[in-house]
Amino acid sequence: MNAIHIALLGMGTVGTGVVKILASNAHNIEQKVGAPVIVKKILVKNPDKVRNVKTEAELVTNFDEILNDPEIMIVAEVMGGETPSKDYMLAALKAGKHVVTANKDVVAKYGRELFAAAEAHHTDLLFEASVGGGIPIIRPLKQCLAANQITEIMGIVNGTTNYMLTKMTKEKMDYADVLAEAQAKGYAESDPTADVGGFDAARKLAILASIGFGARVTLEDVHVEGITNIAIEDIEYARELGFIIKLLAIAKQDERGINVRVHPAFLPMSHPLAAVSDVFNAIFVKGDAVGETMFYGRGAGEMPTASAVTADIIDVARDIRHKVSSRILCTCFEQKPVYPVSKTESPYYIRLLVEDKPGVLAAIAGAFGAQQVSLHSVIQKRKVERSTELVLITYRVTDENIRLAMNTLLGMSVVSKIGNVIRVEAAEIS
Ligand SMILES: NC(=O)C1=CN([C@@H]2O[C@H](COP(=O)(O)OP(=O)(O)OC[C@H]3O[C@@H](n4cnc5c(N)ncnc54)[C@H](OP(=O)(O)O)[C@@H]3O)[C@@H](O)[C@H]2O)C=CC1
Ligand SMILES: N[C@@H](CC=O)C(=O)O
Ligand code: NA
Repeated sequence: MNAIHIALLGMGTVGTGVVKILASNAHNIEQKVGAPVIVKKILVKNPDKVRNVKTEAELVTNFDEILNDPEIMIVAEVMGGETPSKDYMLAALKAGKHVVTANKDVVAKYGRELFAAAEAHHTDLLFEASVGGGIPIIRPLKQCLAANQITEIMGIVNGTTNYMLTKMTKEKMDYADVLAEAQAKGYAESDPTADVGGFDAARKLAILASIGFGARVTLEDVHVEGITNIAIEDIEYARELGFIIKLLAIAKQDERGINVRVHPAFLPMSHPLAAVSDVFNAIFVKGDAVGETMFYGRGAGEMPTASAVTADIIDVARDIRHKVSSRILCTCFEQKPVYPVSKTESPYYIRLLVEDKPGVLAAIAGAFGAQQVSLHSVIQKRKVERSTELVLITYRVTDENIRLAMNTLLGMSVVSKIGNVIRVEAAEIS
């Protein structure tokens, strides 16, 4: 049995995990593939760095040493970032090498170009780790649920922010401390603003929606709000009202087209996603034939992510060994309109700081009413110096109307501050 030689681009958190799994499960993997899988070369930035894994592979700093090595048949990109990762993947596909990647930035932005190159050069491009870390979601959506029209995808797809919100909720940890902890655990992106700003989740949602809805959905199509404005007060009020705050990624398809959004949301404590804590992710997928399905597991971290990357390597290695390829490549067959978040509807949680004097509540209720925003409940909370904090929950209202109401409130002398405005999802408020 001839060995299948592969190369890794990167040996950071994920690459280290792949090296470990290929070594510790070598026998098992060899049986599944029908040949040993050998890491021949690894591209790194700094070959002198102390690594926490031993490898027989040659560490190289020049990608051409991998590209021009005819023995290397699979390139696993676990470097991250758009440049030069995308160029390396494209070059590898064009050179007839199969590519496995964990890189949602590149898949979300350049997926079409990479798939075209893979198709033209009869190579595979697999990216299971790019969404949901170790959770199988790309393959199930593309293959196992291929018979369905997907109508809705909703989930928690960023491990860093879910870890942060969990620690802030359960242990009242400070935002900066808990972000540092997520970084130390290897969950965060090299630029963690992608995590806390919601962009990492938005890229993942663009990938999921493109596959699920059979139309190209880009990062620009996704409405993105991160968790940077979530205050401990919001988390506390959520708890008092029977909710928990989660960063949700939501993609819906209806007669208007597609709507894709990432934002923090109040979720009822009884909702299944409310129990998804720490670095865990979970994704609901609704199909016309299958109904509701849910995928759950660790969304980030060395070994879970490496599990997905290594499984892709095993799949490609099996295909090489058996001289077959059965992959579904690009599934963006159609063009579908994307409708803006302003047209979406939900109840809202609003936290305001207002002057503490008679008539203020009536004035605020009037401002909401002028924009067709009806209030479900008004909770007058603590005193903050000479002001009062008001917590409001609205009935269902369009995003457009809530923005108009907020603009009116900002112009009112009795309103000193809008503390936060957060959507309420999946709650019976009618
Ligand atoms: N960490 C996680 O939990 C998850 C990560 N991902 C994705 O996996 C990918 C890798 O992430 P992660 O392992 O955390 O990243 P790390 O920052 O830990 O590792 C990056 C690796 O790539 C190497 N590298 C970076 N740039 C270059 C370059 N220009 N030339 C050569 N080598 C380079 C680094 O080399 P050196 O070691 O010498 O510095 C390092 O080994 C990213 O796309 C990320 O989004 C996906 C799911 C989960
Ligand atoms: N930074 C990402 C890593 C996995 O994709 C996350 O926290 O989910
Ligand atoms: Na995955």
